[in-house]
Amino acid sequence: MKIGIPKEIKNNENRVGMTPAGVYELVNLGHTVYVQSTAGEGSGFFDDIYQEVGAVILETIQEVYKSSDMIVKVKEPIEEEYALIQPQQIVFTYFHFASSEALTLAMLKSNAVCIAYETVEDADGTLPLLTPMSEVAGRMAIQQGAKYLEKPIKGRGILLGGVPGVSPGKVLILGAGVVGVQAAKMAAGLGAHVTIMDVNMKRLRYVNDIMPSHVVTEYSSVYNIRKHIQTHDLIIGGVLLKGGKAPKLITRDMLKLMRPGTVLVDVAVDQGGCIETTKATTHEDPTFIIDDIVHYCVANMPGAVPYTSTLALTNVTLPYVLKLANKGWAEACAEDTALQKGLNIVGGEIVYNEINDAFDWGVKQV
Ligand SMILES: NC(=O)C1=CN([C@@H]2O[C@H](COP(=O)(O)OP(=O)(O)OC[C@H]3O[C@@H](n4cnc5c(N)ncnc54)[C@H](O)[C@@H]3O)[C@@H](O)[C@H]2O)C=CC1
Ligand SMILES: CC(=O)C(=O)O
Ligand SMILES: [Mg+2]
Repeated sequence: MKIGIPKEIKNNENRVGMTPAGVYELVNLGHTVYVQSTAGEGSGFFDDIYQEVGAVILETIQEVYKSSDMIVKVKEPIEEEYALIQPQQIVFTYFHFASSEALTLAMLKSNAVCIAYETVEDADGTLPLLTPMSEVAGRMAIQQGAKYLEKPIKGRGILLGGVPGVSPGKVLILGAGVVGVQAAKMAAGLGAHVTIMDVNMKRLRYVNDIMPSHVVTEYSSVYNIRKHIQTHDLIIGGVLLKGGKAPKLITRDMLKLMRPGTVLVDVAVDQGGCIETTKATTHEDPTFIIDDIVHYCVANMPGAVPYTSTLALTNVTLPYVLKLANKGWAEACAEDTALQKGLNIVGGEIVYNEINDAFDWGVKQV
């Protein structure tokens, strides 16, 4: 198979869809790998390293899309890329369709086979291709949140860990999944007081067992959320309804319950966000303020730490890339139920229900 690795063009997206280690394996199996010139540079993988393991370097993104049966990348295609996608081409990447009607319509029109990293799902319900990036984003959420709590950048002026004689800051985490647990771990490590909420009692029991006593669990009800947002300094949104639009747990009117300078980090922004006032931001301009509340809503947080993120991502994607390359998408998905769940749009049809639900199109269920 001919496999193409384009350079990411989203704002400050420095990850790349395949490392030289992946190219090495594919080329040894007889596949051809096209890598766009400088695609790996942001992650420390230069063209000559790819060439040494047998990649063909192409100068332009147009050549990569045109030459390949399968595109392996990181972020969802952005508008400039829509027209580059070829009919029947496999596109293996994060899509987050539920947050973008424009992307969904463009991919329906493309007639491509869109396999979304974020909905590949193991038998136990976990999401193996989302997990590593959620680990990165969960940890980063505290790093970023701690920074934006500083007064000169309009935060409350709180040091999360406190100091001897002064109480630590308080962190509220919505969702006790991968993002939530990683964020709780980092916040607890800094000495902050942490409240973590979920509707899944099994998760809350697990968190209660593994976390120190300054991390407390609470059931995620509207009443409890309204109560806690009044006293917490940093609020992290990490909820997910697989493949669907995130539920709005903090509505616009609730901002006035918070103290000025409270920081919201809505990690779930890529699925539309769990805060009503969320709108996607970029690493270049990551925050905005509404009603004195600082919002950080960067949809590609791991893109800022590509040396870590590219390796963490490609460690888990490569086995699936190899399957797709060796067998083609239809046979690979028929044999592997986890990968089958990644199928979102195939040949102009949505094949993942939650995408239909997200847009309220009222069309057929799959
Ligand atoms: N902005 C970024 O750069 C990144 C964003 N993400 C996003 O972060 C979000 C979370 O991802 P994961 O932690 O991997 O998902 P996960 O599936 O591990 O955890 C989500 C948790 O939300 C809980 N939940 C659902 N409804 C809830 C409610 N009403 N109240 C409280 N909890 C509720 C679920 O029970 C689950 O435990 C996803 O949207 C993911 O795409 C992940 C990585 C990077
Ligand atoms: C999961 C996701 O949105 C990211 O890694 O950018
Ligand atoms: Mg996105």
